Amino acid sequence: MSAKRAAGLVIFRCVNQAIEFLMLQTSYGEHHWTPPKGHVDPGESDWVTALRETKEEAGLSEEDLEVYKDVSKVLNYNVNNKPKVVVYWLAKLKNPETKVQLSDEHQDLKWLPLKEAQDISGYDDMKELLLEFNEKAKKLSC
Ligand SMILES: Nc1ncnc2c1ncn2[C@@H]1O[C@H](COP(=O)(O)OP(=O)(O)OP(=O)(O)OP(=O)(O)OC[C@H]2O[C@@H](n3cnc4c(N)ncnc43)[C@H](O)[C@@H]2O)[C@@H](O)[C@H]1O
Repeated sequence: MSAKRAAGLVIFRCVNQAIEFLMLQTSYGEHHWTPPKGHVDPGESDWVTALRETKEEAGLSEEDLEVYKDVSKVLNYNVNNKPKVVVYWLAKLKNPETKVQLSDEHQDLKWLPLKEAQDISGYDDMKELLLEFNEKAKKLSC
């Protein structure tokens, strides 16, 4: 069975030298929280999907972000008994005051420090990803 594929960006910003992650809440289903991401269209690369979905779901362009192409992680989980693969890259919002603009797919957004972002995500694999990305982000200039 071929896996459903999605890609996105785990975006952080630095506020008073503290790291905060962007989490979006879906306006459908269980109203779960994830970073911006979405399905890879036929013929599209994961990278292009991640940038496209970030623009569509958060209104942020590549120019607004420093995307760390060498910092990525893949999550594998099942949705309705079908495998799903999600690729995330780490990205920093260059200007922490840039406003996020939601699409109809999401009803709320939060910028959260590690522990709160982990709690709201609800899934162990995302908690682990956020921990790893937080360690990387700490080594980058804030
Ligand atoms: N229930 C619903 N009702 C109405 N329209 C819906 C719908 N689900 C999807 N849609 C439609 O699909 C579109 C989304 O398309 P896209 O925006 O292109 O794709 P996506 O982010 O990958 O979708 P989704 O939210 O389903 O994925 P996730 O893996 O987070 O989430 C999929 C499932 O996996 C769970 N999940 C999320 N992260 C997980 C993880 N790390 N581990 C295990 N499960 C996880 C989530 O809780 C969720 O149950 C929306 O526009 C909407 O119209």
